[in-house]
Amino acid sequence: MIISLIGYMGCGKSTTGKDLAKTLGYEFIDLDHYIENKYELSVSEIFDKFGELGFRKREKETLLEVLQKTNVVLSLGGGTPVYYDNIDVINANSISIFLRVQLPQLVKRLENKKHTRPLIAHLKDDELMEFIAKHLFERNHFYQKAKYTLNIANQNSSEVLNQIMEILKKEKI
Ligand SMILES: Nc1ncnc2c1ncn2[C@@H]1O[C@H](COP(=O)(O)OP(=O)(O)O)[C@@H](O)[C@H]1O
Ligand SMILES: O=C(O)C1=C[C@@H](OP(=O)(O)O)[C@@H](O)[C@H](O)C1
Ligand SMILES: [Mg+2]
Repeated sequence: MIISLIGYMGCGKSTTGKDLAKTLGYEFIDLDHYIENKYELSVSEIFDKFGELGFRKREKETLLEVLQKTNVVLSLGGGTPVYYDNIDVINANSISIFLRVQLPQLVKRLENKKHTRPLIAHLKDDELMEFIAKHLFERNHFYQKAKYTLNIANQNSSEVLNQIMEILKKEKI
């Protein structure tokens, strides 16, 4: 079984995924970290060297590779479900959960975490809100295809973890 976490940058996929894997005794895979190890380059370096399209191709190839595994919690990148037929492949091979965090919280969380994220690294803090609002509007359509959506207001990561465990009870996991 694979549990995949999807949602916008800053929604907590990497943080919550790690805790969830520990709780379930599953392997934890963060797709970005997996790509960085595989290609021996950071996500930012891949964007610089090969452009966004070069990153998306490597991301797709790596997604297909990790979806062959089992007993994994898979934290995806914010853009993974948005390209090619990735969302259909994700849904066919895992239980997908969309971590839905509201715009103001995303902006707050990303303000000091921009530098490792090439799509927003160049933005000034006062440009983040407008960029993310538009970007979310384009991407929500894909995120909403997840099997489950978890609405996160101010829950901390352990509260989010408990809510995911409630979802997984329905799946008998
Ligand atoms: N439930 C939460 N409440 C508050 N901050 C959180 C929560 N989950 C994650 N964060 C913080 O938000 C930032 C982005 O989290 P991260 O797990 O890297 O997101 P993603 O992988 O979805 O981009 C980090 O600084 C993390 O500590
Ligand atoms: O939203 C995106 O397109 C991206 C999100 C990042 O992952 P996080 O969502 O974990 O920040 C990373 O894959 C890359 O910078 C592109
Ligand atoms: Mg992440």
